[in-house]
Amino acid sequence: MKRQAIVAANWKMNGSLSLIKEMISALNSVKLAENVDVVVCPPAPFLSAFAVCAQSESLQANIHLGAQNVSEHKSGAYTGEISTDMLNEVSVNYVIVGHSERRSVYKETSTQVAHKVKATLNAGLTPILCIGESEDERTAEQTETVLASQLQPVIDEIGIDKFIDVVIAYEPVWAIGTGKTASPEMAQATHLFIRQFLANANQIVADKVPLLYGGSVNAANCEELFAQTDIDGGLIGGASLKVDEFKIICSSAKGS
Ligand SMILES: O=C(CO)COP(=O)(O)O
Repeated sequence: MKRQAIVAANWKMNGSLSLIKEMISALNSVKLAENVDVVVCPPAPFLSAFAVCAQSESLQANIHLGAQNVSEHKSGAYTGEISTDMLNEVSVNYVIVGHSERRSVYKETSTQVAHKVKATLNAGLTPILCIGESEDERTAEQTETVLASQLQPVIDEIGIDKFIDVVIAYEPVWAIGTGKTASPEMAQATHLFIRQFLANANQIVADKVPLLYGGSVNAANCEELFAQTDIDGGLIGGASLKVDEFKIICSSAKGS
């Protein structure tokens, strides 16, 4: 089954205009395998600058721009929020939705995340839906229950058929920014669970959805992780701020 491979950079609240420029010129020389897309998700104030610079540098076509969050509302009195229309205006193609930091720090619920996924799809943007369990939940053998409880509200909201346009990022919370990566075997087993969970509702969709792994991915561990059958790329935090390291990670991805 051919699936799109994706390497996405989540800069979180880091980076600068100068890093945008540096990253674009570095990525323009990276050799990507066939069927691999790269997505850079800088903080919102830099989206427009990325789009302008990408155009003036003729950035290769399979490198895209992503946002880290979006409002579930169309427009109106929502101070501080950013709409899907605004993202479309600045050439954004992807939106990270439901990152664990949004869920834990900003108390986004799975229902709200489902609304955001719907708004994103309705605007013709691709959501990168993040799911993942905490360390306590893994220890209590609750991983599968937690992942199912994060996926089901989205399936209920948009319908399983629309998942064909969704990217899922599995990010175990205990592996984020800790240097503690899930072993390739553990990550593969969890990705397989996610794919089977989707397959229970629609096999064709399950075969097609790119499943990214996130959590302390770096230049040293990416190859082994990306070699797993059900891992179709990664969502990279800290290592995506280091231009040379991110280039290595991008060139390690293989389209399946
Ligand atoms: O949260 C992440 C990406 O969204 C992962 O962050 P790190 O790669 O820094 O662990």
